Amino acid sequence: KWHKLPKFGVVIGNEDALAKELEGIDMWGGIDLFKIADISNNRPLTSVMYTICKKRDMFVKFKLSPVKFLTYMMTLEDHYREVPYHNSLHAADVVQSVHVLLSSAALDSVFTDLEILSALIASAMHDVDHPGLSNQYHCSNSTELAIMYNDASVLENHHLAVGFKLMQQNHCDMFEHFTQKQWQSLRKMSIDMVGVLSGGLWEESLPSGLCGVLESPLGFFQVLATDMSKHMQLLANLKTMVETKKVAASGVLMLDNYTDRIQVLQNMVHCADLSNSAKPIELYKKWVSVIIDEYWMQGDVERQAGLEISPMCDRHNTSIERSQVMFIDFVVHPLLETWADLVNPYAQEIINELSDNREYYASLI
Ligand SMILES: COc1ccc(C2=NN(C3CCN(C(=O)CN4C(=O)CCC4=O)CC3)C(=O)[C@@H]3CC=CC[C@H]23)cc1OC
Ligand SMILES: [Mg+2]
Ligand SMILES: [Zn+2]
Repeated sequence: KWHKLPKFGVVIGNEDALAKELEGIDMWGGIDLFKIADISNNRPLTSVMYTICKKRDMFVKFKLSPVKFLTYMMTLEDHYREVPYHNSLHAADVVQSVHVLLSSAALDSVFTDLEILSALIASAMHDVDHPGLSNQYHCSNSTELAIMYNDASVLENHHLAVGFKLMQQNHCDMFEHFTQKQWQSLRKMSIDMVGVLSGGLWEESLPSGLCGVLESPLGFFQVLATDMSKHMQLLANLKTMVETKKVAASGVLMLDNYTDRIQVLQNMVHCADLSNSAKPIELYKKWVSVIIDEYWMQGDVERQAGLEISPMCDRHNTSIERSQVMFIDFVVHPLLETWADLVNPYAQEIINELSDNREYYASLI
């Protein structure tokens, strides 16, 4: 079957160009997903996921049919919407970032192949069918999705439901050879990883009245500190793990129960989801411009409907630079710094990149 498949899983005109762009796939910020989207006929998620799973020998290890894998990945990619930020480019970015974080020396042979595959699959599906409107928007307006999921991690529940539903489509049952135990384990770990992701971490719990307060440093801090329950809970768990971490003589982490193992995986995917500001500045600036596009579109919808405009969503009243500096100071840096402590010293480069990027935006304020 292999000889019939294109090298990167997607049929394109210029495989050499894609090969060149994918050379840095094992390095943090090593690939430019915006370029890969162009070269891969707008299949960044399929080509990145296929390349990583092939490198990690997942097809042999789990007897996955490459054809069914690719059929599923292209179907999943087709179900990402053409919104500015939460499209398949972002999903590919999170998949590749998780792939690099998993390769940290401190995690060498810590996770099983099934845990690694689950983290990659969870990352691939973690924002599928994202409407470009936040949890807070859905809850404030009791949208169809908010009613469906009773205001609880509305988007994340939807991403998981769509991601797993698509596996039941024709020729998408790539886990056909899984034992019941393997299937249940992959499903539980994926649900646990996506379920706590950022969108469900703070927004649904941000009382809309405090939105404006978010823009002021103290107000922002108070609201984030008090109301960012899940995000803060995840971060608190990570800090506890750092304080109590057991490291083998070889320097690798020792995680001997599901709770600890899934907490590291949850934080890993969460770090990847928040990692834009820790990537090379040219990539970071592109992510900033598309997230702002998405937020301003949401703000336009809210203004049109006479609703409270969400933080950073008012195109007539927001400081992009200030928002980035505050987001880094209050959310991203605390998380990545704690992650760096956990896998110390193997994430120092990420912290350095984040600090440089923070100074870049701070200098523009
Ligand atoms: C590249 O740049 C960004 C990329 C993603 C996000 C996300 N943001 N969010 C929440 C929005 C509301 N939140 C705020 O704190 C609003 N805020 C600031 O961030 C600074 C001042 C202020 O009022 C919490 C994060 C998400 O929920 C997105 C979905 C998941 C992960 C991060 C995403 C934010 C970015 O730049 C600010
Ligand atoms: Mg999300
Ligand atoms: Zn995401």
